[in-house]
Amino acid sequence: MGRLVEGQWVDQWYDTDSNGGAFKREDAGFREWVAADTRFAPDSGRYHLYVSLACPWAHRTLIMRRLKGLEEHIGVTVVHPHMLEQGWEFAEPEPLYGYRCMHQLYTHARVNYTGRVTVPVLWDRREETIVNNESAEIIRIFNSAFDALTGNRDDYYPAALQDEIERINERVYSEINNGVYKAGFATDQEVYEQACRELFSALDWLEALLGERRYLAGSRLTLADWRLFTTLVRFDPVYHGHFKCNLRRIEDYPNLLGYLRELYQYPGIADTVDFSHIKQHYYYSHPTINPNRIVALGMGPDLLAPHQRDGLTADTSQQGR
Ligand SMILES: N[C@@H](CCC(=O)N[C@@H](CS)C(=O)NCC(=O)O)C(=O)O
Repeated sequence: MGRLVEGQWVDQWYDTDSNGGAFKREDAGFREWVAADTRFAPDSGRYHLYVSLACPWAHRTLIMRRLKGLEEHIGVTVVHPHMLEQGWEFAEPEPLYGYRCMHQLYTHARVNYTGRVTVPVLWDRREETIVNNESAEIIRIFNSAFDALTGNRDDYYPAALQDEIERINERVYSEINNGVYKAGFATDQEVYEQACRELFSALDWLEALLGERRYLAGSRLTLADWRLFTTLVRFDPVYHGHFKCNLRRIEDYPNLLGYLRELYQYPGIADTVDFSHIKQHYYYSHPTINPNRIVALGMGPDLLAPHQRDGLTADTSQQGR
């Protein structure tokens, strides 16, 4: 685990000491957009996605690639589940340049890059650079930028719901998606306890909301749901034990559990979930919190059981089902 400093790889763990024991996530460094008549125009075969199957942020982009019919237009390379001294590595040399490590792609894009080397990465083969490495933006790009090419106009970020989606995302990001990391990487008891309590009060809030709404923003599935899903699906098998998020399990929340099952059973989604990568990555890659690298056995709830969400209204008119 490390980061690039002026283009040089430096092996170091997260610096929590200068933040009073708290984990602070760095902002992503590449933030361009794919759009017609711009430097990054939509095209088939031009863009390539680098992901980890373990990573909840990268997982969002794989889900949107699947839902938007982008698989034949945007290739994917998956990193090795273990993230060690060299950061993310490839089990086989990656297909575009034969690199062995993700950090080589970052310095290919920007020779003097300073920052963390994270996945997902949306790579442009033509300009040989990273277009964007912020999953929240990559999923919005996938939601609409390639529609003319694919003819798939399913919309997971409809204009009329954007304010509501962003309102929900803000709390879900800070207290749940990133909240599990804040609890798991804390190096101070009080900081951990606060993150953990905040996380569970946010889950309590969603449990109540999902008693009234089929999905987070109402009767339609939106990006807000897929952003939450990738954390929920990892929760009981990994975050509950490894990140000490153990006040309750998702299995203890009837609405969240039914909702998690419904999303997992949505066409194409189960194929994007790889529990073996997920468990190998977390339990193996964080020696400061699991020095013996024992991978815990629990697999979480049965996600194929009936979800029992049919009593709540679902509007599928904007999505090709
Ligand atoms: N803001 C980024 C965060 C991505 C991120 O932190 N990914 C993790 C994997 S789960 C990573 O690559 N970490 C490597 C590191 O922090 O050095 C996004 O959502 O795309």
